[in-house]
Amino acid sequence: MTARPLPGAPVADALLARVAGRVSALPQAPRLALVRVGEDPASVSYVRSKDKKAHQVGLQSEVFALPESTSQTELLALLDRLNADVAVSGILVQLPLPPHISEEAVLLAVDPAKDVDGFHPYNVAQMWAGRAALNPCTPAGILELLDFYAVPVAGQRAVVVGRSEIVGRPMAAMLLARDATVTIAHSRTADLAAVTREADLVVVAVGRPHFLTPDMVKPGATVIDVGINRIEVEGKGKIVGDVHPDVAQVAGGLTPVPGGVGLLTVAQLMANTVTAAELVQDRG
Ligand SMILES: Nc1nc(=O)c2c([nH]1)NC[C@@H]1CN(c3ccc(C(=O)N[C@@H](CCC(=O)O)C(=O)O)cc3)C=[N+]21
Repeated sequence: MTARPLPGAPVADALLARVAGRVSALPQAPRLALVRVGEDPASVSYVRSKDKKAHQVGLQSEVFALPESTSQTELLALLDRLNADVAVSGILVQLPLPPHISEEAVLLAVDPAKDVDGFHPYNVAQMWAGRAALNPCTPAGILELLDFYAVPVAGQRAVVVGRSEIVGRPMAAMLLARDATVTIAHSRTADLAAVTREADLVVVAVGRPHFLTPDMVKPGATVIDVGINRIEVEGKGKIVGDVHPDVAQVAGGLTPVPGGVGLLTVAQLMANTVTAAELVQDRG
């Protein structure tokens, strides 16, 4: 058997087309503030692609590129200004931040109504309660993908491998909200392969190249690869996922890397920005 490929591009295109329609129904284009500190090459490239995509769907966006030497106080002052600016609908602070800045303090400082990453503790609590308006982009994008390809979620056994704050934990909360039976597995899970083999749906977000191997997958299961690992193969840089390519021989469906979940992360950020603007609009 070979797994059905589940590419992100058609899902992202459909989502972005809906976003563009919602943008044109608003009296004013929502504005997205993209904040990054320092020059980490991956962050520079991710923020650039978010900025580009925002403009493509008719959003306004602005990149605030702050030097590595920026103090936490200065960053918090910028966030205060963006929180107070009624023209700004969404604020994203690109992670990771330099070590002298507390991520916790920064995420707390973003107005929850403008928190398009869904990382503020208020939004995290709402998400676990099953009623968040702004959900973290990667897991929300994965649900879009599952719906697009008509992969069933309700009543299914889902195993999320990885317990990060930005993917694993929110993914588990959102699958639970969609009535899956959810297990969170991680580096301390005993007999991980036996756990993942129970799953109809496996989401892997551990950041280790080719971590999930065919013996860990139930035949026919859907496998979602969240990994973005930059490795060297024969002297050339390459991006590979957390899923071993041979999993395609066992799985029923498999997302590619690149070209899978990453595209949906960016598309969902645009959707969250419009949602934030609509919420303000509805409140009057
Ligand atoms: N506050 C915050 N919010 C984030 O959403 C956030 C973050 N910080 N820090 C880093 C991670 C990573 N991330 C990705 C965005 C786009 C692709 C993406 O476009 N991937 C493409 C291209 C591959 C590539 O060049 O990486 C693909 O998978 O095909 C991947 C990963 C957002 N993140």
